[in-house]
Amino acid sequence: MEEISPAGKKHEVFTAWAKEQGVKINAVGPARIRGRGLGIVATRKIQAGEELVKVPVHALLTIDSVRNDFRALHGDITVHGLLASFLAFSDPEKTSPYAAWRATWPTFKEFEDCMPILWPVEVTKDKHQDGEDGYNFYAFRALPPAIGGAWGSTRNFYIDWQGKTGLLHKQEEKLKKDWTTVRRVFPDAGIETYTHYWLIVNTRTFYFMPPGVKNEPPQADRMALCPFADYFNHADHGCDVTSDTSGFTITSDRIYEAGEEIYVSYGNHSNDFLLTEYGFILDENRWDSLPLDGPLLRQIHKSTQGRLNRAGYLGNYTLSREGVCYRTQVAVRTQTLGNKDWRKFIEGKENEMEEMRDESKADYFIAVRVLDGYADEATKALAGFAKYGSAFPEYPRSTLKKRWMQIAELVKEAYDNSINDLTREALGRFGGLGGLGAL
Ligand SMILES: C[S@@+](CC[C@H](N)C(=O)[O-])C[C@H]1O[C@@H](n2cnc3c(N)ncnc32)[C@H](O)[C@@H]1O
Repeated sequence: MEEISPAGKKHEVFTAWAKEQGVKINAVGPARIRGRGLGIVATRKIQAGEELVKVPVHALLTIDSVRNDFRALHGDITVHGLLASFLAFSDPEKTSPYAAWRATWPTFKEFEDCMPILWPVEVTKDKHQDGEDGYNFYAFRALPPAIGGAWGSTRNFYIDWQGKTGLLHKQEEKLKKDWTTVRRVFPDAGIETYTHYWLIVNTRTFYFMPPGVKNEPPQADRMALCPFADYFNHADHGCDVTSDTSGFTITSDRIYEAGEEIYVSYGNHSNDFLLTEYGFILDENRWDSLPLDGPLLRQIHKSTQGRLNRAGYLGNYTLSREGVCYRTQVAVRTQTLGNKDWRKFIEGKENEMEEMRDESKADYFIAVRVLDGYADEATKALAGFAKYGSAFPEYPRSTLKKRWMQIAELVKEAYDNSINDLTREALGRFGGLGGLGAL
C-alpha cells in the first residue's frame, strides 16, 4: 500500500474554492502520496462507473481566460507559451482569482529535482575521456537514447543518433522559442519564473477542444488547466476522462477501496516520454517502448533509406516487450531480402516456406545487429552509474539508473518473446549474444 498522508490546509482551502467554481467532487479528495507529490484518493468505497469529478468549462483556465490585449502583446506564440506568460507576468489582479489554486502547484525547486530539462549538465551531458591512443571517446551517457537523442557505445563510433529529435532537445527548443517571444514583451522578466510556469502548464494541462471554435487550433494548442482534476496522477490504466462543451468528467473505471489512489492515464506514453515531460517513470508501463531509429538506420544505406521512404516505412521504429514493431520488420528485410522478395514481404505474398526462411534471417539480424547493441548500451550505462553516479543528485541518479535497468529488461524480454528457437540455437552455437548475455 502506498504511503499516504493528509494533503494539508492549502489543499483544503483550494478544494473549497474549486467547489465554489462549480467543480463537482464525489467520493474523492487530494492526499499526499510518497514519491508522487499530491494525488487523488477514494474517501469511501467507489463502484465502477461513478462520476468522480466534473469540471465545468467556465472553471477551466484556457486561452479564453487570457485577455485579448495581453494576447496581442505576444504576437505569434504557442498557447503553452502564452498561458505560461499569463501566469508568470500578467497583472497580478488578473491571476489573483486563481491564488488558492496556484498555491497547490509544485515549486520551482520541486521541478529542479524531477524534470530533466532542469538537471545539471553533469547529468545531461556525455562524459568523455581520452583513450591511451589519443582517441577521445564517450565514457558514460546517463540519459537514455530516446531522451538524450544520442547513441553509440563503442569508441571510434559516436553517433548523434536522433540528433535534434531527442525528446529533451525538442522540449528545450520549444521553451527557448516561447521565452524569446516573452522576453521581448517583458524585458525585465526572469527566465526562472517563466520556466516555472511553463513547466506548470507542461505537466498539468489536459487536452481540450474549446467549445464553438471555428478554425481547429493545432493539436498542441488545445490546452486547458483543469482545477482539481490536475491532482490526478498517471498510470497506464486509469479512470475515463471525457470532455465536451460542458467541460471535463472523470469517471471511475473499476471498484476502488476507501483510501486507494485513483489515477487517470495521460496517454500511451513510454517511460522516456514520461520522464522528459512529467518528471517520473512508472514501474509497470504497458506502453513502454524504445526507439530503434538510431541503431537501425545507421546500418541501412542512404539509397535503401530512400526506398523505405517511398514505401512509407522510413523511421519511427520501436521495440516493445513483444519484440520489434512491423515497421522495423520491414526495414530489417531490406537487409535480409532481395528487392523482389522485400516487395513480396510488404505485400504479404510470401508462401509458408519463404516466410519461415525469411523470419529466421530477420530474427538473426534483429538479435545480433539491433538488440545486442541496445543491451550493450544498457550494460555500459549501468557500469557508468557505478563509476560516476555518486556525483549526481539523488533523484536523477536513482531514476536514470532504474530506467537503464528497465531498458536492459525490456531488451531481454523482447529477445525472449520474439526471437525464434532456431535462431536462438544458432546464436547459442556462436557463444550467445555479447551484450544480452551479460544482462
Ligand atoms: C497533473 S500533475 C498531478 C498532481 C501532482 N502529483 C501534484 O503533486 O500536484 C502531474 C505531475 O504529477 C506527478 N506524477 C503523476 N503521475 C505520477 C506517477 N505515477 N508517479 C510519480 N509522479 C507522478 C509528476 O510530477 C507529474 O508531473
